[in-house]
Amino acid sequence: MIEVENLTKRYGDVTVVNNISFTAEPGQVTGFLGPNGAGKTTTMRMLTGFSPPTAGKAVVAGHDVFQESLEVRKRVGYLPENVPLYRDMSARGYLMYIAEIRGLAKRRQRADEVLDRVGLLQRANSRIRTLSKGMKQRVGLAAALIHNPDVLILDEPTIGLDPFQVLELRGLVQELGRDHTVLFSTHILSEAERVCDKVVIINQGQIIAQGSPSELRSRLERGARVLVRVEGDSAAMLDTIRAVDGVSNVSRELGGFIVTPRTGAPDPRAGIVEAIVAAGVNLLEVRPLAVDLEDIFIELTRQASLSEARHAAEQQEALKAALRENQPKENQSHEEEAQA
Ligand SMILES: Nc1ncnc2c1ncn2[C@@H]1O[C@H](COP(=O)(O)OP(=O)(O)OP(=O)(O)O)[C@@H](O)[C@H]1O
Repeated sequence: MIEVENLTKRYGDVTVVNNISFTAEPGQVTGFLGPNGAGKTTTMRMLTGFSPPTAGKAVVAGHDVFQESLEVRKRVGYLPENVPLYRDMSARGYLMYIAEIRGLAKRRQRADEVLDRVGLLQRANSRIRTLSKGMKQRVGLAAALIHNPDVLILDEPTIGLDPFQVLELRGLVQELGRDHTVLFSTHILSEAERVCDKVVIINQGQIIAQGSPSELRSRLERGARVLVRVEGDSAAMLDTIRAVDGVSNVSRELGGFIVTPRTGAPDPRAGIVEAIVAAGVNLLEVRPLAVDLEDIFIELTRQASLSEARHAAEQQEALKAALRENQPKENQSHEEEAQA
């Protein structure tokens, strides 16, 4: 289990992770989704006990990352974005070496167990530099698993892999999710939707949404356009639907009506159904037009940057107002000085 509460990281004056809170549950893959520079790696480094938080708290596998970072490291397997592999070692040799650093017994047996888990046992004797990028990534994953950790933290593990290797690695991550707490960062939205049970979206160091992919989808669907189909070609329905509270626009498309809800208004779907039934027309279908996480992500990050821009504009206005307020006083004092 990972429990993050108001976690913050600052480098000098710059806040790169800003007061974030979320949990990742055992037996689930939690996706940590955000564009480049959002703060994913910084957060993951704090959760692995490698980088102390500036403020806030994180408990990983029952231990505080700040106060008990060594205990955390014993219970966490970390796959960094760039895995530091010794290219001239064999896969097995490298894993035995990692097992030795971690002070494990039966190192060869443990190395072979994790190689088997990641599907690489038949390449145990191959030098790492002769392995494909996807295989190297799996060696990295095996190293993260060597001490049988409860929690796995994987930083963009599919980056740079070909589509086939991506599929293989995603399958492996999902499988590992069954008996571990997995936190999996990605900037690819469809990947989060496919692999993760829960998604935490981070942008500019702040969490802007979290929930299951389907919860996030239904959240956006509330504002999504709605397809309405009725029996027969009832042109009169256009005006009926347009008159419903919360409807901004109606057009005739896709063999029915496409309804655009008014922003900020209540969901118009119940009203649409009621109006059609009251008009004595048979209703065939009312459904939101498909949206995917891609839309949600773009919409949420757009809203976040809009509100930031608004905030900056407000601050600028306040500054201007303060300057204007001070201006006459300054002039006045200059005038007074001149008179004197
Ligand atoms: N040691 C550091 N000193 C100063 N700034 C840093 C440091 N490490 C990271 N940052 C800054 O923190 C911000 C977040 O970086 P981070 O690597 O956590 O993002 P990310 O979401 O993992 O992005 P990416 O996918 O590009 O790695 C960036 O603006 C980065 O430049």
